[in-house]
Formats: sequence, C-alpha cells, structure tokens
Amino acid sequence: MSTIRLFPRSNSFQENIPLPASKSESNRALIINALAGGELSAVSNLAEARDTQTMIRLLAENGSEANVLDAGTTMRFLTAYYAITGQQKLMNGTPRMCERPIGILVEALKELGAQIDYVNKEGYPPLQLKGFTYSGKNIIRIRGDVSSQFISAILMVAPLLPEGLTLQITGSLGSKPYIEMTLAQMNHFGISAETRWEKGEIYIPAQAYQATSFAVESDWSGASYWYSLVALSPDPSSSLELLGLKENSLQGDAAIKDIMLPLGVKSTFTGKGYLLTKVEPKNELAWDFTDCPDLAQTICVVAAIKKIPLTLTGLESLKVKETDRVLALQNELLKLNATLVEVEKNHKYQVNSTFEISQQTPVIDTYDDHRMAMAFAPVGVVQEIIINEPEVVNKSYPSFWKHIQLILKTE
Ligand SMILES: O=C(O)C1=C[C@@H](OP(=O)(O)O)[C@@H](O)[C@H](O)C1
Ligand SMILES: C=C(OP(=O)(O)O)C(=O)O
Repeated sequence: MSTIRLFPRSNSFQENIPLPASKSESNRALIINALAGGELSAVSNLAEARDTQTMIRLLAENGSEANVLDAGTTMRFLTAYYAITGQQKLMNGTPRMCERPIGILVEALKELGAQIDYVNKEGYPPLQLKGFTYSGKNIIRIRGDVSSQFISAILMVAPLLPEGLTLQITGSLGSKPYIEMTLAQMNHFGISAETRWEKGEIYIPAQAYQATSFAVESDWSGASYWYSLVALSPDPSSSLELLGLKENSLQGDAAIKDIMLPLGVKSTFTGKGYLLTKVEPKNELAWDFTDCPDLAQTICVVAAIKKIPLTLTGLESLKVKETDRVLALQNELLKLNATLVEVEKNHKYQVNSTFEISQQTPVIDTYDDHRMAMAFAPVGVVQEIIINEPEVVNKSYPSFWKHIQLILKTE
C-alpha cells in the first residue's frame, strides 16, 4: 500500500501557497460552455482536479459509454446534459459511484421526457440513457435533502426546455450555496432566473445561453487545509498567504473564514488572496455544516488536535459522498484519541478529544476519499503522522503533497 509520512519541518512558517482552481466552478463552466456552443479555450484556469479532467474528456468524446470514475458532479451534471441533448450513453463509474444515489435526478429527467434505464439497481448508476422526447412538463418537484447536485444539474439544462422550468424544491435544502453558484454561472452566460427561496421555487424561462469567456476562481474547499495548518501550528508567528482567492466568492466554502476564526485563524484580504494569521481561539465551537458539508472533516480534525469541544449539525449528506464520511471520521479520529459521537439521531454530533503528542505514529486510512487525506495531513505540523493511499487527493487537488512540502517534511 502507498503511504506518505509527514512530520514537522520547523515550528514557525511563513509561506505563499498557490491554490488550485475550484472543481465545482470548473465543472459548471464546462457544461454551460458546451450548452452555449463555446470553445473549450473560453474557460480559463480550469481545475487540475481529476473530476474536471474527466469532465473535459467526456465532453470531447462521442462514444456510447461515459465512465465518470468517482466524480459526483461529473456524473450528475453529465446525466442531465446527455439526457436533454438526446444522447444515448451508458453512464458508469467506480463501485462507490454505483452506491451513490441518483434516482431523484433520473426521475425528474424522466418527467421531462428522458428515457433512462437503471442497469443494475434502481436509483443508482450505472444508467442507460436512451433519448429524449419532450413531455411538455414545465413544473417539477424535486427533493433538496439528498444532494444539491441534482438541482444544479437540472437548472443548467432548464433554459433549453421549450417552456422553461419551475423547480419546486421539497424537504429541507442542503448545500444551497452550490445552487446559487450554478445560477450565478448561468447568469454569467446570459441566463436569467427567478428565485423564490421562501417558497423553495426557482423559475428558469426558456432562453439561449450566450457564449462568453469565464475565469475559474481558486478553490476555497482546498484552502481549508491550509487554514488547518495555521490553526494547528505551535508557533504564534506562523502565517500563510493563500493566493488567488477572491473577496466575493461564488463558493459557499468561503465560510471557512468564519469557521476558523473561533479556532484561532484570522483571514485578511491582501488583493492577491488571503493572509492567514494566528489569533487566540475560543474554548468551544458549534457549527451547522448544511451549507458547507465538505468542510466538516477539516474542522473535526482541528477541533480534535486543539481539544476544542465541537458540536456539529448538518452532516446528513456526508454518508453518501466519496465514502460514509461520518463513519470514516469516527474510525480515524479514534487514532488521535478523539471521538465523533452522534448525540441526536441523524442530527447532532460532538467531537471530544484527549489528544496528546505521541511517540507512536498514527496511521490514517483514507477510504478512497481525498478529503480524509487532506483533512488529517495538517496533523503533521504537531506530530508525525502517516496517511495511507495519499494519491486519493488527485480527485480535487493533485498538487496537494507538493504544496505541503513547503511546510512539512514528507517521505
Ligand atoms: O455542486 C457541487 O459542486 C458540489 C455540491 C456538494 O454536494 P451535495 O450537493 O451532494 O452536498 C459538495 O459536497 C460537492 O463537493 C460539490
Ligand atoms: C463530495 C465531493 O465531490 P462529489 O460529490 O462531486 O464527488 C467532494 O469533493 O467532497
């Protein structure tokens, strides 16, 4: 098995980090640009993430099969794209992708006129897309509590429907900032939408995308691991400047600025990005991750090492991501003498910790999940740690280990 060993280089660091581009923005820009009939070169600063490279490859291919590997957005966005554009495709992915739900999206697309069969298990990939005959339906209801990616996927193709579409979101809505990101990027390509959030409704009139250029921002989700390094650094003078981040981001994970302040990291905009410096942390924290589920792993590890009692809500979607992230966190936090306990069924969790620096190197398993590897890696600033299967980071951040060598020793 491949491993990476990480250990402190020195107590204090001051570095500039060249962040990668956002895979969420990239994958939206690629679908929208394709629907607008734009050239690939119209989208600049595309992510190096494997999920984005897979999207680029599949949009350029004319084959009868599309293998999305483990990329959730690529699976969901391409399913809607291929369906509405009437393409016949067998959509497949990794074994884990075939355990991640897609029935809510497929049923919505079928209501609009898509012919889609489940190849194995109802509600899950692989899917056989067989064509599209418009049903004339212009209002559909869609659940918002499993994955916002289903809603983003439908929204991006909605302007192509002859009568446009009203989406009525039912149940609670998770990951809302990702839906706002979708609407903002559609707007950039000339699409207007009416949002009636109080009723859970989004109306997209029938209209044509206008081809234009789009520059992808740096990735706030990837930025979160650098926040951890500053939060965990034992030296109060440690700081990092994260290059390329914008002050007004489309990304909901920019919330990391607010979450990390009580954990001891202050963010200052410099014009080139954000400068992270250390401040006094609070002695406890409660946070709702409904809008930013991808930050939960980062924050659990920081709270565990700093022994700051943490209460978390909004973790419902974590069980259907790259792995069951709640279970993976529960297993691996134990190796740091910390626990993640469910204190209210499916709702509230707590991290409590008795972490002490140990001569025994913890060995962290990563469960085919890039965020498990990147969330635990910053522990290396406090004590030696081994991360198993470090190549998992390629999904979103292939240069992560190269960048971390600026701060930690690796072997
Ligand atoms: O639309 C997107 O780009 C994403 C939405 C979120 O998923 P859910 O909507 O399934 O929570 C997030 O976890 C994922 O990393 C990216
Ligand atoms: C959940 C994630 O990605 P996806 O759902 O697109 O596979 C992620 O990047 O953390």
